[in-house]
Amino acid sequence: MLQQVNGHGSGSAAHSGESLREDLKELLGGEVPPQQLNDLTKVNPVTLETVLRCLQARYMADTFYTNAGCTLVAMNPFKPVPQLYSPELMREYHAASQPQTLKPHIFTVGEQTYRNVKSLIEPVNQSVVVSGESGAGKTWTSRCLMKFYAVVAASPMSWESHKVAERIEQRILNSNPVMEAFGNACTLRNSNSSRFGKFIQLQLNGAQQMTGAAVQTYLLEKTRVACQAPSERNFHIFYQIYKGAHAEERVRWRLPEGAAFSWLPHPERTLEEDCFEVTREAMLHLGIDAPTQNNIFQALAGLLHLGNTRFADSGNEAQPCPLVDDAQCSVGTSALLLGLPEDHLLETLQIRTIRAGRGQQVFQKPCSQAECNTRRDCLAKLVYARLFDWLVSVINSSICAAPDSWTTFIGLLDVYGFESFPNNSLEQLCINYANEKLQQHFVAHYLRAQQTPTALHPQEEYAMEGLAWSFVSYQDNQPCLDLIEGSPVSICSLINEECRLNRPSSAAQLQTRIESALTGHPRLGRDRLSPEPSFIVLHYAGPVRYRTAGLVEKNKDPVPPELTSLLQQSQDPLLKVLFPADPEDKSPEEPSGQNRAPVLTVVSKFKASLEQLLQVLHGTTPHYIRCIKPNSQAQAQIFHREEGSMARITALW
Ligand SMILES: Nc1ncnc2c1ncn2[C@@H]1O[C@H](COP(=O)(O)OP(=O)(O)OP(=O)(O)O)[C@@H](O)[C@H]1O
Repeated sequence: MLQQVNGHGSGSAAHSGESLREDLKELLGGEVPPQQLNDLTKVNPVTLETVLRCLQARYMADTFYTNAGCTLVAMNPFKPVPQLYSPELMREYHAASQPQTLKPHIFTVGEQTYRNVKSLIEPVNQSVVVSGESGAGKTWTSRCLMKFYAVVAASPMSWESHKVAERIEQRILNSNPVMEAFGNACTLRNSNSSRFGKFIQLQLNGAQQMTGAAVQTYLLEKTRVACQAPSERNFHIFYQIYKGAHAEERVRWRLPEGAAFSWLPHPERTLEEDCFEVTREAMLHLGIDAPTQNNIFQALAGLLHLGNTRFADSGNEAQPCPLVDDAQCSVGTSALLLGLPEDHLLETLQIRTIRAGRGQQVFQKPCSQAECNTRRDCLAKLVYARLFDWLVSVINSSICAAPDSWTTFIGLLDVYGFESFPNNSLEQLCINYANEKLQQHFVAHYLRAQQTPTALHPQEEYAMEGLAWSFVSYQDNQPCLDLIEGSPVSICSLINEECRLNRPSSAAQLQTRIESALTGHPRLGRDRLSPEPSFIVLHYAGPVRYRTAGLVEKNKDPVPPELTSLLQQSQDPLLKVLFPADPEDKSPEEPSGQNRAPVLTVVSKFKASLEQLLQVLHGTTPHYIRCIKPNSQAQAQIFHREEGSMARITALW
């Protein structure tokens, strides 16, 4: 692997920069200095090497945005560049007669979409698809675009009415810190990584003022509540309450200074995202009052104590597993904070209810130590996922406009980027499946655009781009999508079938089934050296090895009905809302009988939400922003051109 920092292995930065510019001048035929080359399609000749060099030169010159045909490439500066996002600059792009003639910027995309919604070009609705790997800057970009629209599409509310009802744009911006506190976490790749996908629809009226917004979220990584990978953290909000609670709140939420929680790893690390006050303030602006906030934080503290509840092996399967020494206190505190009777909570974790026979007779069976821990984790995930969904619905009711008050929208899609870890499971399969879908959408749009000239992209320009970009093969990724989601047999259908059969699933068996049912598929591979059952999918962005162990269980995402009914008996006002007692309110993932297969699997639900999203995107004019992470250390002024990043960059077009 070529290890090059700023394109040079040694030498001073000044010298490196100079020789890089010289190299580039030569490559470009001594014409345009690379910093001034605003469009990668103008690099001559267009090769991966020249494109990377051009991006590198621009990055070193603090030029972070570059056009690439119909895509805007955004390189993460990894340092504050306030002048690049100032309201003055926003207004400059907004006022420009031809914003696309200004330097490439996300504001060009912002302004283009804003102008398009009032144009007569169909479809009027616009969407901006922001993509890139974890830490590349997607959330930052989406946030900046929202600020841009908040400035240029402000509703004409008077200062007086502003005092009464906070401006809608401000409320929309306030949704960011709240969603990030509850949905983001520090991972190995990014200290503020979004652990969910987000599509925000900014709603505009006939006068092009922003009258409201609606947020749709996708697949929150709820497993993080109860299980954090080494060196990673739980969701930010847990650290915020742990570090930021006032003395009196610490007493109320049973969070004494220095208390240790197993679900709160690395509390000593302080991040800028740990700012509790910002979250509280934003929640208040969204209409979540102080008592409700107290209920939320109290329930979260209850989950932290639940995480300290550990079981020992009973040594006798007829006996419930006892708690380890100091866990009795944790169960008691957790029960208190969640408004549950302590003995009921403990019993629900220790004892399983089984319905069997014709008359659906009820039996009780003590759970094994592992089952007790699984039930504990499941309870936490259930509470957190419901809380997150409830918050999204509260945010939506605070920012959503009445249907007759808006006519068009601009959608911002910030989805998790393509992921490949040493261990990949169902989460990565879903994420990479979403990326395959979006890539297909992008390629289809690009090809369509080549055939359809518009004012902004005359046909000759596209034709030239097509020529210039011929080094990048616009791979049709339909075969890969067929492998993942196709009918009648695909990876998803086989995993779903295992769930339906509701038999003990073995990882090796699933691997064999996938291999035999999909044998010879061009996008399916096998790692013969893998120490565990797995399969490889050859994605457009690279091969990913998925472990089969745990896939079926995660896809079922079973929730023992006893856990739901326990939570329905909570005396806590918030849990009463999250788990209404009405028996008809059962969600589809909760089977009414112990042995009944779930109605909808995780994969089926994800597929359905993805299809809905694509339908929305198909009804809009799409714009693409590809975020690039110039180095994996999150350092400013370093551009790594090693193979990995080259591969990622080629995958981007
Ligand atoms: N334009 C920018 N200017 C300054 N810093 C930036 C910019 N874009 C990104 N960053 C920095 O990079 C970090 C990672 O960016 P961001 O969280 O937006 O990545 P992401 O692509 O959304 O990652 P994930 O997929 O993990 O959520 C930010 O926390 C910020 O510190």
